[in-house]
Amino acid sequence: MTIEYASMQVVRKPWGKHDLRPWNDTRDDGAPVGEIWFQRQPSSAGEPELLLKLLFTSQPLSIQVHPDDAYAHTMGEPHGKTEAWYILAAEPGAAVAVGLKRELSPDALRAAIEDGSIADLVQWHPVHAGDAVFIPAGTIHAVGPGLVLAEIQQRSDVTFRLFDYGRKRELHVDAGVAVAHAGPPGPQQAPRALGDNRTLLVVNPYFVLERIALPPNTTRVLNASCETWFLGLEGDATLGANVVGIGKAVFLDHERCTLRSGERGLTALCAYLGPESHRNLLEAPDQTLSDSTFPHRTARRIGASISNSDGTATAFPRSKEVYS
Ligand SMILES: O=P(O)(O)OC[C@H]1O[C@](O)(CO)[C@@H](O)[C@@H]1O
Repeated sequence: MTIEYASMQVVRKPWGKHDLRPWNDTRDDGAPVGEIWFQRQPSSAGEPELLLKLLFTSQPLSIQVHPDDAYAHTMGEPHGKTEAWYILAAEPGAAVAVGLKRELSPDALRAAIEDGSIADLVQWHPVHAGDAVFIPAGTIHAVGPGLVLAEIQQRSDVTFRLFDYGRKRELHVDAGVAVAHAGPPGPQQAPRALGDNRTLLVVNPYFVLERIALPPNTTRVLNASCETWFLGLEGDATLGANVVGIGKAVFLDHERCTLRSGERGLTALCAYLGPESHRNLLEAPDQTLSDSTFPHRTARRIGASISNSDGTATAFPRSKEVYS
């Protein structure tokens, strides 16, 4: 049984931003921050299968594609990279690209990469806060400027860049052409209400992504029967002994604990292993839970320390930094 605050790893990117507020208060050191990776505490055993990130864009990401499991295995990688995005903030006109406008042969795709026309061949779609976008491995995609999004993905850092808008980073054309389904994408999944507090956003063999919305001062029981990531978006809540506010994430595994929203209610994302949504993810409070599972009376806000489920405090780790 595991419940712990996620630590945060800062990843600097040329397309990132300097001011990440209100999602994160990482200080600007001159190089823009593109991503915040939520990780298990360094002392924790085991690496989760899913990776939760925040992305901050001031320029477009590369036009890119990710391998599926089969191709990843040929590279000695354990997982492919199917991913989904949830838009947290979008400047007017901000857009993401999913798939191509028309089917291209491998040779035509290669030619479009070489002459840059791929930038006009991808299908750009305007997005707004609250939209979810599913990107199965093999889909050519990109993220435009002016966005903050949460990404849940198979744990992989393999990106084949096809086009990078003149930036000097490495491209991976051969591998990208080999794994790309170079054509129009499949249909996106429509959000579906699962009772009063849950909306199913994306479901696939690898992960399920849900939005959870609780009115103020509402108590539920969260049944995290497998690896589960919980990310605060608006308002706040206590989850077990942990206070979850905007941009803060908790990792759970085989854990059943109390979720209680604060005075402003709570909107959160919850992502867990696929292939299907869990019917009993959120339940009405169970009277058999002891008082110690209602720690909202004593829980503290995340700041310089982490409140552990046993009530002790641990110094909050400094963010690790990566440049790529
Ligand atoms: O190669 P770029 O442009 O830095 O983009 C890589 C990023 O794009 C994403 O795949 C999102 O599409 C991230 O998971 C990844 O870190």
